[in-house]
Amino acid sequence: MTTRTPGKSPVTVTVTGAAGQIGYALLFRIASGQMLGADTPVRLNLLEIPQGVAAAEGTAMELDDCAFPLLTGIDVYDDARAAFDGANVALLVGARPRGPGMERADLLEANGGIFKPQGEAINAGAADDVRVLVVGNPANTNALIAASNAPDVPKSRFTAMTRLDHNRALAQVARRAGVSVADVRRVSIWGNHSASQYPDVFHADVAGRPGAELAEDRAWLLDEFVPTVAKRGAAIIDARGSSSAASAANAAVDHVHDWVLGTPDGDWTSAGIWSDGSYGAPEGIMASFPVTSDGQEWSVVQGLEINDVSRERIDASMAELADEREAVRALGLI
Ligand SMILES: NC(=O)c1ccc[n+]([C@@H]2O[C@H](COP(=O)([O-])OP(=O)(O)OC[C@H]3O[C@@H](n4cnc5c(N)ncnc54)[C@H](O)[C@@H]3O)[C@@H](O)[C@H]2O)c1
Ligand SMILES: O=C(O)C[C@H](O)C(=O)O
Repeated sequence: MTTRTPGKSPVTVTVTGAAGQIGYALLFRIASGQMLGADTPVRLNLLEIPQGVAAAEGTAMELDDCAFPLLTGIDVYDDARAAFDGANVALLVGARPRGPGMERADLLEANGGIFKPQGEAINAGAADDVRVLVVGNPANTNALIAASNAPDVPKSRFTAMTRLDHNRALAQVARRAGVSVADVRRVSIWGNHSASQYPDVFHADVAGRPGAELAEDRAWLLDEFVPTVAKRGAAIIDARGSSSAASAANAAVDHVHDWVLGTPDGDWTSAGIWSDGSYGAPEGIMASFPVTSDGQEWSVVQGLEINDVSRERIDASMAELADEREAVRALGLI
């Protein structure tokens, strides 16, 4: 599928946590052109902690062995400043997982130790057009930490991944309605990439029928659809023994693809972005909204009518994000 346009300059993509599960599922898709398009050459900068460098170098060898026509070079780093230097796209995947007995505040603090210096490194050396996607959990607040520590980079350049939740919602709606996923549009994920998130079907188009019709079955909506999507990450961990990897990598590819190449006409997607207060969300949290991209910036889809069922759940998830913001503020991370 790769056809290279002679003369187009390569896009530098920095991937952290390159030796992890998601990294392994992600890098080959980036290098093959699925993320940025079949005519865009890519240079990869892989960032790992020192213990992960050897494995990342092994992945780099495999990338070489694929002979991807679009891949112009790969470098492996254990230094964030070097890895983000000149980055046009930064995928922040590496994060500290929750360990036994760790409280949420401990997790936020441990990840602050990663995302604060990475935000500073992006501020110091990334390209002027850098676009950042934070995948590593807790993704929204990690993105808030990184953005807050990159004062010279517009906040609109930092995002958190809720595309996996969005894709999960599409799949659940399609299954319920007995239609193809391709026939489902305009689902929305609101709030946090956590169990409090609110997947919203009320504005969806389901093979030409309003999603609100499906939502009339409140038992399905509230006892099946919402918890299945919101708790899918935990269900995958229970089943696989480790967290989602290929589907998470796929969602990262989708997120950046749509950001750079634009969302399809008549549809929208979901992304964690810097809140401007739309729909009553607190300003200055990194919250998921229904969004479109014109190829440059994300814009919140405006004018959706929010009913009481949705309002209560959107507000609760936004409030959780505001609490996380206060926790990282108290830790001096933002
Ligand atoms: N937002 C989402 O939808 C979503 C979905 C799935 C997983 N996740 C999260 O993505 C993260 C990665 O998942 P995974 O399965 O690949 O984990 P993993 O443990 O397999 O890999 C993480 C990698 O990050 C590396 N790393 C740790 N600290 C680093 C640092 N400071 N700099 C560079 N690399 C560093 C580790 O060495 C490891 O190789 C986790 O936080 C996971 O919870 C998010
Ligand atoms: O890693 C996790 O905790 C779950 C992950 O964020 C997911 O949604 O699959």
